[in-house]
Amino acid sequence: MSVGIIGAGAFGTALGLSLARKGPVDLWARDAEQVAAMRDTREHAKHLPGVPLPGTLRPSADFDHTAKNDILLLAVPMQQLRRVVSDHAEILTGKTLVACCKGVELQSGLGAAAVIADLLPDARIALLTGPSFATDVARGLPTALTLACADEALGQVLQRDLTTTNLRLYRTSDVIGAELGGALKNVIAIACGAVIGAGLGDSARAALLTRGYAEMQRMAIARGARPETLAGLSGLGDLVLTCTSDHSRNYRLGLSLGRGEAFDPSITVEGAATARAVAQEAARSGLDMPITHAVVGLLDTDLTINDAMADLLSRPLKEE
Ligand SMILES: NC(=O)C1=CN([C@@H]2O[C@H](COP(=O)(O)OP(=O)(O)OC[C@H]3O[C@@H](n4cnc5c(N)ncnc54)[C@H](O)[C@@H]3O)[C@@H](O)[C@H]2O)C=CC1
Ligand SMILES: O=C(CO)COP(=O)(O)O
Repeated sequence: MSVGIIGAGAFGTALGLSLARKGPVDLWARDAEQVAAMRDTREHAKHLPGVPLPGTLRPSADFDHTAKNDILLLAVPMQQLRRVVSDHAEILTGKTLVACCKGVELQSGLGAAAVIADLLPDARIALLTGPSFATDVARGLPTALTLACADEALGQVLQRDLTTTNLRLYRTSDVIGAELGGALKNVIAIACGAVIGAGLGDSARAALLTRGYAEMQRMAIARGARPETLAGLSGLGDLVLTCTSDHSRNYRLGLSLGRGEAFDPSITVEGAATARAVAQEAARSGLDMPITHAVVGLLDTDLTINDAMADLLSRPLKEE
């Protein structure tokens, strides 16, 4: 089946590069100048400099042309997903749509697949998530991802069609678990970056990563996810990658917070809005999410990193 990608940022372009090894892929960007530059230079200078774009990857500023493909991958930032889908709802109705964003929508508390379902009840929806830096995918390095789809038959088709020589896709029908694993790990990565940035040490990071994982499970299971999904690529796998690598923008935002440095606000950092969305839901439902609350406190500058750690360390002692 033919593939089109909506969103020519780092990840959409990287996925396009990988999939274009199997056949033609259309890549839509809203910015016609960016499309012209990609066509002329055969490079995505801003996000993937030095990686040549093959002729089979076809940048386009024509949404409707790109949307004619059988499978559409949506690779825009989470907080922009509703706008992109609703702006093009007519042409997207009934299509096979694979959300590639990681986050929880601030206004609704929904994950990526749920936002699409909310807008397009007739769409055939899946989610592609898991540990995968765009730079690695773009350079053809080995990567394993999770393809989540409630419709098992469609999931099998997508798993086959979106697997490439360097992208190996595993399948699950637990869309909520996959969605929340990918969203919540970004919040924990901000926390881990902050402790490293503040010089609090690798042991503190290991503690946050592990207790953060417990927090992710708590929220995901409360929303109906299966625990084993959180233990897979979309949860633990991506958590480990994002909490331990300077390549992660969420982790780098955390490093800046920990060091008291400014961070470029134009960089896509999904964990910031997700932390706020999740903290709001936790407050409503009474779920215990102390690390998420600490991250919101750091982002809002209500807390210093030392205050946040002191709060976490002084919580009542409990069983693990
Ligand atoms: N970069 C990475 O390594 C990975 C990113 N992701 C996820 O992919 C999603 C996209 O991230 P990136 O590509 O990295 O971000 P990015 O910042 O590199 O690119 C985002 C793209 O979306 C476009 N965009 C923003 N708002 C738009 C709108 N309203 N309409 C049309 N286009 C719009 C921007 O122009 C930009 O080209 C995020 O949810 C991220 O978590 C997932 C795995 C890896
Ligand atoms: O999701 C990612 C890797 O799997 C990318 O992480 P960042 O968005 O933090 O860069």
